[in-house]
Amino acid sequence: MEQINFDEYIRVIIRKKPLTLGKSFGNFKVCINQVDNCIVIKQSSDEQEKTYLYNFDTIFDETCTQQQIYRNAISPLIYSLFQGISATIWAYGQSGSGKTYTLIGFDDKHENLGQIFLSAYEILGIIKSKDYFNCVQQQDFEEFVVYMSIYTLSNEIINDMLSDNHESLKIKQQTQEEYFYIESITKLKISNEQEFLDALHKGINKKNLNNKIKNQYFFVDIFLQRFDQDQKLIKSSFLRFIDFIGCQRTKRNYSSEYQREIIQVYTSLCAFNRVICQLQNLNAHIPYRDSQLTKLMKSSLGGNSRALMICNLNIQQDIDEIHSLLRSAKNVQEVKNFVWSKNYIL
Ligand SMILES: Nc1ncnc2c1ncn2[C@@H]1O[C@H](COP(=O)(O)OP(=O)(O)OP(=O)(O)O)[C@@H](O)[C@H]1O
Repeated sequence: MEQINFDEYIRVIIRKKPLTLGKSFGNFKVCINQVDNCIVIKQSSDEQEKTYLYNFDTIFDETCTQQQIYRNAISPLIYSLFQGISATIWAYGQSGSGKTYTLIGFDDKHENLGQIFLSAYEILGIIKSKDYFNCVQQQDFEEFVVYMSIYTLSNEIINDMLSDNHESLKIKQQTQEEYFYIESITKLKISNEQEFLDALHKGINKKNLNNKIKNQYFFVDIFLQRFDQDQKLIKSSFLRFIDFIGCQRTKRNYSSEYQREIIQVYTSLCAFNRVICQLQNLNAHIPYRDSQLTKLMKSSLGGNSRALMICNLNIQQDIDEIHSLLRSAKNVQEVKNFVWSKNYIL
């Protein structure tokens, strides 16, 4: 069976949130130059005007639809998934910038469905129609099976959103070189759209029930396994979505319990930034073990899966936070992954 190898940089796309009435701006203007894929910030202070430019692969303005993002950025990853190549997609940005809107959507109307729904529907549709983009030899005796896991990460604790059990789960690694996995996580077999919808709604409801915890990373993993006529596993890949917590800095006086939570939250975000920094500098030691988030993202940060960061930008924010967000996004797009398809020996 063919083995696919290539390397590519983590793709970063920007999605600008529509303006909210009544929210004020500071002494700055943020414009998108779609011809040069550039964000231009003009900032004035003491009668001086400074201009800052940030270039990205693709910038979507506030008029873009969920389908446009899907076709441009996610669909190519679905193609690879059927070749046995995994991918991780994460939504990054300040609180309220549209991360959940992008991944999950707004309501059940087709035009508002988020990237997770659109991806799952396409995967299930391809399997049903056996139209595997010509990247799989079409043989009737081959079978694809889809599984799904949904979990949250908060205060370095992982909770299974598809199980009624409230115990936290452990991250394990088989050998030093291997990627990390979550022990005993529920992997639900999904055969059709309704089963997918039921599972996702169950996961979202359980997450929302736990409203005491404000800062949770929300993970949805879709596994694709390919079996031969003897029911032997021959290829396996996953598509992972992560709804990040808001990456803004804290300014207000929070309760001590909330402060503790914030420190944990920033532990994972700082670990994420350290990993990006070490990878950019091509350092030998990459501190994946510093947080649960970076352990789980090991394959997508300098590893063997494809990776896409959707950076949600709300320009009605503090200008320092906008610069900080765009700088982080630029750092991420300098990281290269070494992608290969995972075959199993027959
Ligand atoms: N592209 C968009 N078009 C229309 N409304 C949007 C868009 N993006 C976000 N919104 C709206 O902005 C609000 C905040 O969005 P959302 O909850 O997705 O932010 P978030 O980044 O996930 O926030 P948090 O980090 O606090 O979870 C919601 O009411 C959402 O419907």
